[in-house]
Amino acid sequence: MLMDQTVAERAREDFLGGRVDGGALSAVRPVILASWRRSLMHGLSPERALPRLATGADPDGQLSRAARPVLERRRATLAELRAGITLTDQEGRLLGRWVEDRRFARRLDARHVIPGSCIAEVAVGTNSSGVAVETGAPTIVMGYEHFSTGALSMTSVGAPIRHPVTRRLLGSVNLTCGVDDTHALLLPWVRELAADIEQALLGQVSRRERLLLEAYVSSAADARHPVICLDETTVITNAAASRLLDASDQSVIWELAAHCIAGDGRVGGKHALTLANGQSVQVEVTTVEDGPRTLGALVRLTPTDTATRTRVTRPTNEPAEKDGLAQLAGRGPAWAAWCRRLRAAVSAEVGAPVLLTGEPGTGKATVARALLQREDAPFRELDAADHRDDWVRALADVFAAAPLGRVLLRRLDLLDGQAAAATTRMVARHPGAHVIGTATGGAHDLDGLPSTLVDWPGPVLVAPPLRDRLEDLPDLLRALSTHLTGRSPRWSSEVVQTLRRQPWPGNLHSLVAVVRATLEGHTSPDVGTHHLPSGVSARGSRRTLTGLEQIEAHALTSALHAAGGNKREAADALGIARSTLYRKVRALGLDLSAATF
Ligand SMILES: Nc1ncnc2c1ncn2[C@@H]1O[C@H](COP(=O)(O)OP(=O)(O)OP(=O)(O)O)[C@@H](O)[C@H]1O
Repeated sequence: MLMDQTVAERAREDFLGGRVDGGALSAVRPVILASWRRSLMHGLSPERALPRLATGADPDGQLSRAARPVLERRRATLAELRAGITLTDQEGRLLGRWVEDRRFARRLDARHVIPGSCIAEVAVGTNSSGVAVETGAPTIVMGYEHFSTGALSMTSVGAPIRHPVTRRLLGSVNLTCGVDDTHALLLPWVRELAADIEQALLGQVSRRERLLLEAYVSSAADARHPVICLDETTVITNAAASRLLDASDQSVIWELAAHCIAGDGRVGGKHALTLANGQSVQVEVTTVEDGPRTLGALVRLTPTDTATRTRVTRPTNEPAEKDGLAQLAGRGPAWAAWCRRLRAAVSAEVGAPVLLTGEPGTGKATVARALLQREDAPFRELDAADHRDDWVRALADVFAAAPLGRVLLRRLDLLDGQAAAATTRMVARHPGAHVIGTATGGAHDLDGLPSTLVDWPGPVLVAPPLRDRLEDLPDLLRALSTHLTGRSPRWSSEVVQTLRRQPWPGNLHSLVAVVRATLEGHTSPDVGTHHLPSGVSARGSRRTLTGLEQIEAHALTSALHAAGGNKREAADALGIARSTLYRKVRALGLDLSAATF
């Protein structure tokens, strides 16, 4: 397992010289080679890859409190080992460092391996902590297997630490020593250290988590049947359930369970549900109680192909539609209602031009294309953003075509009063044409309809904003990942929960930006909160807003959006002082720095 350092040095040189495989590289373990590739994709250079200062670490949190006594007990062994131990959170931020040998402490200082710095793979490239967090497996990284030139004389050995109840990744514990002190037994020693810390964490879990765990353990005796025990924040599944469910199923199941607990559904009764993978299951919900208090729910799933859908079924798009809406991502009730309204408007008044309005990025053009797309003949698309100076002529060209066919007129809100009036007249003069227009409405437009387009000669439909269809997030994440990268990694339920708490002022434009930033250089099959852009993960960890606060937050983000991010203009539009706007943004915990206006 320990790699010959001469071969490792040659392999590293070959890799950094641009070689992708073969030669000395064949001797490199796949886990190290994959991490080298990720390090390059993070844009790191071996000479400059150094731990950097990180913000937001919690050195007194649950993980540090559990680990401290475990590590204190190892002080004597550490003194003999001439080594240092580091504890990181799941984002690679150093929560603590234990080192007895002064000279070795100075070596770590020189490498900036100090509490408060970040030793994640994105910061320093291949090291034991980065690999343990990325792969979820204990790893030894020896000398030339490191990416950073400054770490070549070190060996690092790391093991991931998971929450003992939910098995969620919390961070890593690592031992660092000089290459000459490397020993094959270091890996089992560090693994045991991680197990001891997990055991100490178990002593800290809340009564609520413990009771959920007990309910789960006593019911999951037969591991063949999928069992899931959950409350709003904790999800415990057995292997059979985690194979069957994805993040979107977990939130649907929690909604169903909460529904039963609230008394709107039968507790103990059976409900039918169709999972994201198309599998039908029968769901049996029982409550987990603590005296008179209901803590959560225990859910047993029985796969069946003949389950009759009863009260709660996953909302689906209407089947076998001729238009392309069913191919678009979205399964929640708001999306289904939006599709129904679109179909009714497009088919009830054949030929009547439909105008889709709403906030930016609500998918207006995308649904319009799906409705206009036919295999036999392409539709014509004209975007006002591309014809700032010659819109009326371009429009006349489109309407002069014979046969006219179907037309998408995009971003009509960009037209001035005259051009908009010419457009509504042109559309009204061609009643047989199948025209769909889109216009992005500002916060002050009535029903999202820009004032220049009030004469539109047909139905006007307002697209739902993303915050009203958050149940579609897992579906959208899957669709956008595939579309943007050709791959579809598994987005963890924590990520989905974090994303649910974002303000999404640019709706799907903002979501596309987040997916793109998250998946850039991402190769792991899973996406966790530590992979999200830092602005998003920080904002997602804020407290949940009350109903009134949500309305306030929405008014603020909408006004900022309408003002293109200009805070003075947004404050004027809301009739409040700029200082009040800043105060409210702070009080509501809105981080608008990374928002797309
Ligand atoms: N249902 C969907 N599934 C997957 N991706 C979608 C879906 N709807 C929209 N998108 C993506 O979201 C982004 C924004 O969509 P679109 O351009 O259709 O919004 P829009 O409302 O027309 O925007 P604007 O207000 O700027 O004109 C695009 O990248 C699009 O591909």
